[in-house]
Amino acid sequence: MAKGACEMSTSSLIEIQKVFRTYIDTNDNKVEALNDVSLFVREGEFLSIIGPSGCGKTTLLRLLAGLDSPDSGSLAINGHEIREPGPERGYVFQQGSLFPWLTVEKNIASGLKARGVYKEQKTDVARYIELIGLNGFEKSYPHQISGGMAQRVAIARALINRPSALLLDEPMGALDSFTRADLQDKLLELWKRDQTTMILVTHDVDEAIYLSDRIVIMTPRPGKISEILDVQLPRSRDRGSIEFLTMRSKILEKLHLASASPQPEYAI
Ligand SMILES: Nc1ncnc2c1ncn2[C@@H]1O[C@H](COP(=O)(O)OP(=O)(O)OP(=O)(O)O)[C@@H](O)[C@H]1O
Repeated sequence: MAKGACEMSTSSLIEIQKVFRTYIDTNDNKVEALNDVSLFVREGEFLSIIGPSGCGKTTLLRLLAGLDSPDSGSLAINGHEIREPGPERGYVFQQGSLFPWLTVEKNIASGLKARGVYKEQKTDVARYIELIGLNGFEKSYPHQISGGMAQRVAIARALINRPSALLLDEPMGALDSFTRADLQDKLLELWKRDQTTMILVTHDVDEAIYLSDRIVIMTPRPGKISEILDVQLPRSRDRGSIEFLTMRSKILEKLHLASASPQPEYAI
């Protein structure tokens, strides 16, 4: 087991214990997407998961979202086993998760409607539009806004339900570097404001260092946690500082060792 993977703590929000998940691929071969994965996520922490393609990052996030079940082992949030999606966990995908037929404000309101609390909480919609800086775009449709704006809407739609944890599967993966940096700052602002526990899957080493309290490094075949790093740099972080660059090289070296792929997979 990876060092620090399973430090029991009274402040753990999420407890993942000895999780295994195997798929059968199209050639009838077994794919061990997750093999004996254990991880405790602290309440209010910002945790990133990074690792080569196929190491099980999305599989783990889908299990946490309750969209899939483990073959064995357990996942719990607030002491309750995760069996299905629930309002205490928000989920944001890489792109295209907005309803194209709904305006920005109706997309955000759909989070409340899904929980049946729209009537009581509809004033929150304007507040979240303000928080994500999209005033003036309330009546726009997803095809009329940029990719970065669309991801802000997806994040607001998840956060309006006040989840304990927000699960983010490469939400900035399709954005250009300026929009990405902008959204990273917005995400940090929302995290500091609400103290929502964030679990981010990313391929971007700088993004992981810039945002996270801890970085989980996974390795493939079988999908395992190989290491968990504490990011002890003070916030707000300077991407050009020696400490930042040293941490970046350390992670890139670990990822290089972890990756069997001859192609570079990581952005910096
Ligand atoms: N539904 C499925 N059926 C068969 N194999 C699957 C299925 N879902 C995932 N896998 C396999 O399980 C392994 C882990 O997949 P997963 O998508 O979790 O990895 P990942 O680390 O998120 O990869 P990437 O960074 O490329 O998104 C991969 O080998 C993948 O091909």
